[in-house]
Amino acid sequence: MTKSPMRVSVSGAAGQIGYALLFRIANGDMLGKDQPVILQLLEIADEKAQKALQGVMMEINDCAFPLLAGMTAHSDPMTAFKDIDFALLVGARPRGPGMERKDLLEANAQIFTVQGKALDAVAKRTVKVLVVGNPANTNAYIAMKSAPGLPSKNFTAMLRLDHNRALSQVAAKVNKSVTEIEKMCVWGNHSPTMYADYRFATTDGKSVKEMINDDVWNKDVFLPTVGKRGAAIIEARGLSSAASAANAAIDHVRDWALGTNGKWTTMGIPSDGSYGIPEGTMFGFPVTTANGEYQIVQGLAIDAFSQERINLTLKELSEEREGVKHLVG
Ligand SMILES: NC(=O)c1ccc[n+]([C@@H]2O[C@H](COP(=O)([O-])OP(=O)(O)OC[C@H]3O[C@@H](n4cnc5c(N)ncnc54)[C@H](O)[C@@H]3O)[C@@H](O)[C@H]2O)c1
Ligand SMILES: O=C(O)C[C@H](O)C(=O)O
Repeated sequence: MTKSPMRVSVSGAAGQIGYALLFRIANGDMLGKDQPVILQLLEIADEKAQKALQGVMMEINDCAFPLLAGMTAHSDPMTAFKDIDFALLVGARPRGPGMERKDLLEANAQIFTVQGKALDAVAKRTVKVLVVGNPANTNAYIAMKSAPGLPSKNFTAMLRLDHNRALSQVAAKVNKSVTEIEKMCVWGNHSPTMYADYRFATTDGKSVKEMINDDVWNKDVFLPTVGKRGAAIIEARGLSSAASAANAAIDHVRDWALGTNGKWTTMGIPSDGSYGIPEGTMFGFPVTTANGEYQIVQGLAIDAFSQERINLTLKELSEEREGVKHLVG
């Protein structure tokens, strides 16, 4: 029997990540090859952005995707988020010339307050929200706080790109394919302070840490490479990562919706207090997923070096949270 369509809203739909993301969602890469989707696309109420969105929609139509059961363009989150099952919040204010991090936080806080309220008002109570737009963790936190009528667990931030970057670096180091590496994770903020952690990773049942056996490589090569990968891509491409970010968003939502079969992945989620991370902090954790729910992997030993790195990324997130306190109460 044909499944009923799921409603997926994407903000920033005419941007570069949007362009790499929408076609894959419509192709069934995110929710499955038997799951029809309705796309509810949100862009700013600007003539140029709306015209660009119309162009993207023309191209999506031209693909004649069998799973695409409908598509609408919006400039108001109250209509874009109506009855949705999934929200991929990609659109955000980029850092402009002379803008301090604080200004960026404030500008985005306003966007995510409005969008959180709109989700609260019109989305399905089971809506699953992924925030991609930077600063992703704090934007997700603001949206969550602005939607008190929705369960906090419905709000997540994207750490999956960092997870995938870590996986690819480690796989190359031990000369394995990425599919042969299990139990990778990334703790904390989607920023250079994140802590990519392969201490528990295995390949063919063997410890990846023991195979690498090089703390200097971990500290001086691996962590800076993963942490500063976004900046390296901007430097090389002249534009921030887009296709890899879209791919990570697909991976994140697919695994959340369809399950990981016991395998670990990384999601930015509101802390339940695990590992001493204050409750509600939107933090990257190792998780497994099943039946549309995620579970934090518990009981992992945190050594002194790891604790130091976790403290550092937590401190940054706490400062960001403090910086937007006046907006979310
Ligand atoms: N979390 C991650 O791993 C990750 C990775 C890469 C990029 N990003 C972030 O994703 C965001 C989007 O990146 P991009 O390359 O697509 O940028 P982009 O500038 O190409 O596109 C962003 C789009 O969002 C739209 N937009 C802005 N404010 C909006 C609003 N309030 N409602 C709806 N749409 C809005 C803009 O009009 C634009 O079309 C950026 O914040 C970027 O830093 C995050
Ligand atoms: O680093 C950035 O500004 C872009 C993005 O968050 C990335 O990680 O590629």
